[in-house]
Amino acid sequence: MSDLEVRDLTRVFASGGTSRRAVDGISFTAASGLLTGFVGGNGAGKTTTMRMIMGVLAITEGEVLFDGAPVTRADRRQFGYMPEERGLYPKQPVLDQLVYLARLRGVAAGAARREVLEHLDRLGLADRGKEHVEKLSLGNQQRVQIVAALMGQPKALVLDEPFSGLDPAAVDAMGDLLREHTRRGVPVLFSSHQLDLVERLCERLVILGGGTVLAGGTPDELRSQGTLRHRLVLSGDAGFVRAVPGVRAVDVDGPSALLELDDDAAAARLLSAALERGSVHEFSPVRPTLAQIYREVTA
Ligand SMILES: Nc1ncnc2c1ncn2[C@@H]1O[C@H](COP(=O)(O)OP(=O)(O)OP(=O)(O)O)[C@@H](O)[C@H]1O
Repeated sequence: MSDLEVRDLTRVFASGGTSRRAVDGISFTAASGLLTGFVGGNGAGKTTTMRMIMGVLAITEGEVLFDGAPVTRADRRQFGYMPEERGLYPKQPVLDQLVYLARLRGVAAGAARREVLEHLDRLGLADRGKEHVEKLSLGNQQRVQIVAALMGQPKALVLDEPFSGLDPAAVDAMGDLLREHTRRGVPVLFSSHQLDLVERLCERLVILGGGTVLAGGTPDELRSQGTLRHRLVLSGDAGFVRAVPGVRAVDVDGPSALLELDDDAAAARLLSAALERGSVHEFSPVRPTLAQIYREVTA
C-alpha cells in the first residue's frame, strides 16, 4: 500500500515586498488504490500543491510522503504527472515522443512501443502516431498528454485537470484507464472543475479554498454533512411556501418547490399549510449533490 500524503504543506510566493500564502498548511492523503478528486475554485491552490508534490516547485513548509516516508527524487521519477502547462514538443511526432517518455521511465524499447500504441488506440488515436503534436486538435493533444502521464506503470498519478477539453467518449476511456491504475494499488490524485464527473468517478475528495482544505472525505461523507433539502409537489401553486416561518425556498417552480427546513416544527407548519390548499403529491428528502456541498463549503 503506497499512499501519497501531504502534511502541513505551505507555499508562500513573495514578490515586491509582499508575500502570499497560496497554499496554507494543508494535509490530506491520496490513498493507494483510490481515485482522489482535488477540487476548488480558480486560485484555490490545486496546481501549486501538485507542483510541490512533484518537486517542480519548492516547498515553503511541510512535507510530502510516499509510502510513509519523505518522497524522494527517485520516487517522483516513477510518478506519472500531467502538469497544467502540459509540455509535449509541438513539432515532434506523437509516437516518438511517447516512446521516448516511456523509455525514460525504464520501459524497454519494444515494450514501450507496444504500450504507447495500445494507449493511443484506447484513446482513439491509433492512426495519429506519426503526426506532429501541433497538428492535432486541442482535445487530441490532451489525450496524448494523458498517455504521456500513464506510461511505464507509474507508482502514483498526479494529474492537473486531465479531463478538461475531453469529449464524453474520451472521458469514459480516461476513467477506465485510471481505474486500471487504481486496481494496481496506485494512488491517483486529479484536479477538476467538473463536479459531476468528480462525483461519478472519485472515491475520495479534497475541497480546497483560499489555500486551505475546506472539506474532505468520501462523496457520501460529504453529502451527509450537507444541508438536507425537501421536495414538495402539490396540486396547486407552491408560491405560498415563501411565507411559512422556518422554511427557506431554494427554488419554486409552479406546483413544485425545493426547500430547506429549520426543524420538525417547520415541516409540520409547511405540511398543514399545504394540505389546507389542496393535495400533496410528494414530500420527500433530497440528497444533497456534490455541487451543493461544494457551494456550501466554499461560500
Ligand atoms: N509563480 C507564482 N508566483 C506568484 N503567485 C503564484 C504563482 N503561482 C501561483 N500563484 C498564486 O497562487 C494562488 C494559487 O494558484 P493555483 O494555480 O495553485 O490555483 P488553482 O487552484 O490551480 O487554480 P485554477 O483552478 O485556476 O487552475 C493564486 O493566487 C496564484 O495567483
